Amino acid sequence: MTTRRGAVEALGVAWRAAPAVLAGYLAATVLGGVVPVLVAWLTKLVLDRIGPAAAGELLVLAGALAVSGVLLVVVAQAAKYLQLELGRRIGLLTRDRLYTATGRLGGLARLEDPAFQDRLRMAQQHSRNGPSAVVDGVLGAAQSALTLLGFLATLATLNWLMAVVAVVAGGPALIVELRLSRRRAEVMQGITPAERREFFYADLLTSLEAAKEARLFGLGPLFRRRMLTELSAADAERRALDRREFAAQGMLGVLSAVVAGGGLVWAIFAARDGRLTIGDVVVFVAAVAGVQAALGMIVDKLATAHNALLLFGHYHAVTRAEPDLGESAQPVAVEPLERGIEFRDVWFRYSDSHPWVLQGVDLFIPFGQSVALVGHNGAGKSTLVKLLCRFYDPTRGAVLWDGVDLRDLSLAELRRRISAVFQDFMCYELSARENIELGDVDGADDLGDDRRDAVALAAKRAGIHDLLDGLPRGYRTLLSRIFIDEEDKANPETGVLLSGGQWQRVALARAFLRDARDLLILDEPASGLDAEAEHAIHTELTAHRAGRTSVLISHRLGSVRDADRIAVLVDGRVAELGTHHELIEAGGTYARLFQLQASGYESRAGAAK
Ligand SMILES: Nc1ncnc2c1ncn2[C@@H]1O[C@H](COP(=O)(O)OP(=O)(O)OP(=O)(O)O)[C@@H](O)[C@H]1O
Repeated sequence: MTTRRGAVEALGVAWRAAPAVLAGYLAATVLGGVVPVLVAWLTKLVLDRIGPAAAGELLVLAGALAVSGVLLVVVAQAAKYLQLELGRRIGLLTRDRLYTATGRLGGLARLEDPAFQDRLRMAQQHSRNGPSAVVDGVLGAAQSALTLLGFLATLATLNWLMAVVAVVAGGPALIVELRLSRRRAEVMQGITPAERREFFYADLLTSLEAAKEARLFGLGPLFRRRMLTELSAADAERRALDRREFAAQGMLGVLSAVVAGGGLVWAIFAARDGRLTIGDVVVFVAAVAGVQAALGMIVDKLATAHNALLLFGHYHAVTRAEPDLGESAQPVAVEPLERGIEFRDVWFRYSDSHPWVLQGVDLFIPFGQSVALVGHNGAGKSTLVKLLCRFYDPTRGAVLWDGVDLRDLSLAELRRRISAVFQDFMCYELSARENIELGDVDGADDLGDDRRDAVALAAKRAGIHDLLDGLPRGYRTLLSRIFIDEEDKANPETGVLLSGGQWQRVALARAFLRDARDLLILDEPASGLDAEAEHAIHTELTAHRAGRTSVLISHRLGSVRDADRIAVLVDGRVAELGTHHELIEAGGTYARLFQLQASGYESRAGAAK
């Protein structure tokens, strides 16, 4: 993005965010640029006419001076308020656009890319003040330019050479400041990874999730040292930049002091020789100071705007990022599943630099049947499920929904037809009801009480209803001790923490709430449940499975034996496929793993006798 295009876009954002506020800010800026020159001239006129002028004329001039002075203050305050208001409105618009854009990324690949994460962080930090700073910079520079022109004209009438010197002295400042601003943007970008690591360690030091291991393993000092190392590395970069700025700006300051001093000496001698009046000297001094201040302001504002623009480029890049999953120009409507889902020679790796995870998977998941995926850790089971939800596209081959490539289907519609409990399911720090209702929001902005029965039913099926109902506020109880909501303000103790298995049941209830869908995916849905609970959940799943298509991943082979088909993944391929009995008879990997688990239970049972 070029600087000019960036500036136009940033100003466009400001205009769309708050046209009236921007117009008001513009008017205040113009007035703020003209009034100081007016004040200087009125001061000169008053001083020059103190002796000769009639009282009436003097009164008018003094009155005009007083009004201008008041105007100056009022305009400055109004501009300040409008600037802040504009910033707030821009913040709202850019945040909305930024998160709409990240929501448009249908897959996961971008969010796993560290470079994109860095860019996203910069965009989050600078999306709000980027356009504001550009507007402030451009308007501030325009305002100072008006003041500059006024004072330059004033200076030129008194001493044209002084006007030229003052302008020429400002040139280097502009170049130096623009260079510094580019460097500043580079430094900020360069330290982003270090800042991310710093926040990561800082988070580990204070987050509840990390607290147990951090305390027991004594990780606090290690994390703190690492956080400080990252901070020191970033600070070293910032320090070097500050020093550079200090040296450059110091030299520029000396240059303008020399110009102003020289001008003052000339004005004093010109007044002594009678070539200038006292009013002339006053306006000359004000003009020199005004020209220098305006030049300094222009340089400063342009540099700020330039820097903000460079950083605003990240917001631009994120909001314009190409979707990580290509979507067909005319996506096919996703019809209810009738025949089944097919993996056809699917090859997949997470990126070109990663090894192959899937190497030619052929698998059919027939409509209305349950298919279990088993295999060693890292065999690619969850990856297969992620391809099914189209979080990634196969590197080679295709996944077909009733014969149609997922890539040709509407992504949103496809997802609406799937329910899932992921291995790394979410624990939302929201109320119990919301935790379940999130499974079926269907575009709703707010979650209401009207689906209370459906939520309770889903919770019953997941075996968590009695617990949630018995909480201090029932389903309205916050499942968090970190946030307190309006109702909990008086009593922060009402939030509760659930156990791992209880959270897993809540996640199951969430999936059950939307399980009138075509496909139910359960990736280790019962890993945290006790044996009795697991049995109950599997009985429940089997009862509700009739006519539904489901994919189940589990390491506990006892819980997949009822599946209509069991697929064993080995080395990125389906090595075995069949019913429990067929696979046991075949005597392959599944049979071996099953025997291993069964004999483990038997030997434990034997030892217990
Ligand atoms: N986002 C990712 N980026 C890069 N590699 C990944 C990513 N997710 C998984 N992998 C790799 O892909 C391989 C398969 O992972 P996957 O999670 O599909 O295995 P799994 O069979 O579900 O294992 P488990 O039984 O342990 O859950 C692993 O080697 C893993 O390191």
